[in-house]
Amino acid sequence: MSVRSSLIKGLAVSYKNMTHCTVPLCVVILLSMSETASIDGMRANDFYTQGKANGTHSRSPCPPDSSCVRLLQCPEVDRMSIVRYLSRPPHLRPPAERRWESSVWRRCTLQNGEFNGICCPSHPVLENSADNGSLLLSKMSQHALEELLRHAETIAYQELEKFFPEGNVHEDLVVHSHGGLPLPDDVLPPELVREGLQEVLTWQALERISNGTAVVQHAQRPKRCLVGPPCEKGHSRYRTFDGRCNNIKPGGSLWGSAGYPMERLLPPAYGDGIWAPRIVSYTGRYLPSARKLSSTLFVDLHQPHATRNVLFMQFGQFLAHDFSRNKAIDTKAKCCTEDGTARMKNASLGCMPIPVSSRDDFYSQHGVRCMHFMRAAVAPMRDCESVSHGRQLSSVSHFIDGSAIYGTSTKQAHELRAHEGGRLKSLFHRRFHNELPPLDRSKDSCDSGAEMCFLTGDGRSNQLISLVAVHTLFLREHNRLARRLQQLNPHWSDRTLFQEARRIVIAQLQHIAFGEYLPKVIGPRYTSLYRLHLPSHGTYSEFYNPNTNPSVSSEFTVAAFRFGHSTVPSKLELKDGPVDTWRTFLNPTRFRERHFYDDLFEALQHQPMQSVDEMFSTSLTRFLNVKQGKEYGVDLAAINIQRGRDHAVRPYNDYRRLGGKLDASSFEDFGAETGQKLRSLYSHPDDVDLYVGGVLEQPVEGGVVGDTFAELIADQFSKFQHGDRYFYSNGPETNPGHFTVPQLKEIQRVTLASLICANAGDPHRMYVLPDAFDLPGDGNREVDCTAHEIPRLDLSWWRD
Ligand code: HEM
Ligand SMILES: [Ca+2]
Repeated sequence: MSVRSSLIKGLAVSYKNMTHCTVPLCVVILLSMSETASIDGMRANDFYTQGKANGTHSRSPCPPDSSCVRLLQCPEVDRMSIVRYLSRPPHLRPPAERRWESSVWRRCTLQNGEFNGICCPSHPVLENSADNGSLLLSKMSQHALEELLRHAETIAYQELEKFFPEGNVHEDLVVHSHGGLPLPDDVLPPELVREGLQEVLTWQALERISNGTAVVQHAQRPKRCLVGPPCEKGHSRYRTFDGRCNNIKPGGSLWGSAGYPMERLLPPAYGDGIWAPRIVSYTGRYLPSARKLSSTLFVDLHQPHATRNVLFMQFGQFLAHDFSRNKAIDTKAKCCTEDGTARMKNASLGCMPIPVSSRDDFYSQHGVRCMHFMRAAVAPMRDCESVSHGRQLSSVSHFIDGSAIYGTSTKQAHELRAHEGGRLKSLFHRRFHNELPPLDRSKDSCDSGAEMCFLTGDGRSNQLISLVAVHTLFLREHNRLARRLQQLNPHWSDRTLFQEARRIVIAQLQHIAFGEYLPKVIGPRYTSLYRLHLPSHGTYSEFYNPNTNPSVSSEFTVAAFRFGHSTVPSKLELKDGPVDTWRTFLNPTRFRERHFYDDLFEALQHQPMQSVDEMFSTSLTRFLNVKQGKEYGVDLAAINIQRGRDHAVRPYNDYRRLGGKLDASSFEDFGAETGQKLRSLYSHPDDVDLYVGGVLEQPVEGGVVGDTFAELIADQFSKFQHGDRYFYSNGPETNPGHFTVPQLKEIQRVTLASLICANAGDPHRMYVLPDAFDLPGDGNREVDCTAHEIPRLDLSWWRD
């Protein structure tokens, strides 16, 4: 039985049995059930289940200074303590921590009693933890601490030189320079990466030389932090390109901006608490190699999805690139020898190559024992939280703001603009009416054999041929809008035309992402639980909450939203026949064929995507980025697992607990066959990596991912919505770039199908599915682009 079905079943049984019992009796039942560890093999140690069961479940509203949310969305309580508490069987839970079961962290009901939440206080609740180091604090004088810190900085500086042997490591990059570091002009200058590294290396050195005592003490000192710039143009009608000053509250101006650190839903599980990757099991053994997990658990079997098409997969990747990009510490260094037989001697300290077994079912025939993997860069401290561990950063703006189209810095946008009529540069073939992104002449964006390679706002756009199609669609839409706006308002400058077209494109993108795409990922339950419905036609929303940090979390970017990798088909069914997906990687040359773009869009809508499960195409697990002259590439599923360990995201079960769900207490909870495989790999169910556990779950009803990923994705999209002052449907109260009501109504009519039609090479021979993410069916019949189901944006509302 799969995790989800057994979990859901377990939950139902426990609830049914207990709703009529009195409080003490219910506790007894819970304890006895946990001792026998049964309800379909699951322990009844669910935080929320207990609440329901023992009758303390509050149906009354929360106290005035708190609101009812999922535990996941309450940053004000120590979520990890609750998760840790729930990880113990009830009879081993310390009485002192029973507070989680009652008192101020009152449980409350969301959504007609179906979902349980926590009364989240509006201010942080300070914990008096016994192990906070206060005893040690008095032992070290300020002077001694400063001395140790200087020593640690010297050690870190020497180690840093090994990272960048040729680079200059300037004195002014040391940790104490934070207060006055000038803000970089361009996105992620190398100094930023170095500074982040310098910081974690200093913490690690401090930990070593003081046995941890100084780290604790130092972490408790108020930080001199790099606070974002004051936002003079905070009321600008247009977003910045890097996402700064979306939030104009002091201290919030960098939230969600390119280079800003990712958030954490739970504290990391670094080996040393600072930056050493998570590689050791609860039992003290090493965790299984990421490749071993991938090759044992993930097979390439054709498992087409019943309703979603490949365009759904493709839009997901496009969106992922809008909000997240892990930045490698070093893009040039090699972690394995050229022939892949061994780890490089004196490899960069950022290397964390994936070991490959000599008995590997694929790589062994090529003698490969080492797979390249470079750790992700960590951010320097950029806010005032007392954090003493590595926080990875996103090098693109975290908002859904078209950064993959326009770039993520003013400089990048400048290079992409035509500086004429508000348009973006493009490659225009008048006779074919075939507008494509401009060519990228740099060497490393495509395969060396590719005759065409495109430049867009995101460096990853040539990864897959169908990704180029979506980039082309949005480029065409931008230029189409700019041309039309120019006809309506001939007096508008190039800048106004550009920014107005950009504003509409971003609104359309958000409308499609939240209205059409997201509900199909997470299903209706999570859509309503996280109130992710869009406002009704013609009404403004007031989603904005200046206290919501929209930044992506590590858990979301390294695990949950990578669900899409399981949906990639092995072959793309193109009009002239199927082609191995991997053969289209980094080579979009076929776009120069006259009807290729139109045909590709039709094909993407008709081919089913693959289901989210343990089936992964070998295009990704064997042939990702095959180098010239080689017959193998790298394994993306293994890389995802390794990336999770690089970020030290906690294991799967902790996120089940965080979501108030029953955890997997035995491997068999994953199903008999998978459970057996897992048992042969991991030494404890609490070791299972988040990515692995997540893809093994059964999809939620009406969605494509399981419960755990659905909740993580819902939470993140809710932050994208509530933390974005410029969210397209927000009205004049909060949004300096709001639309008028008639304009908003126009945008709310847009569908992906309408964009495809508006930008087809030949709209007279283009057919679309009104629901562009679903396969053709009774409710979704193919229509031609002139059909009434396909709305057209009336831009006359934009006439001055
Ligand atoms: C053939 C299609 C695809 C290929 C070749 C591909 C390849 C990759 C690669 C190489 C990475 C970087 C891995 C690392 O070093 O950690 C990555 C990251 C990622 N991918 Fe994909 N991907 C594909 C489709 C998708 C889809 C369909 C989705 C989602 C629906 C998706 C979501 C993500 C996310 C969220 C990341 C993390 C981005 C970051 O923060 O760096 N990908 N992908
Ligand atoms: Ca973005």
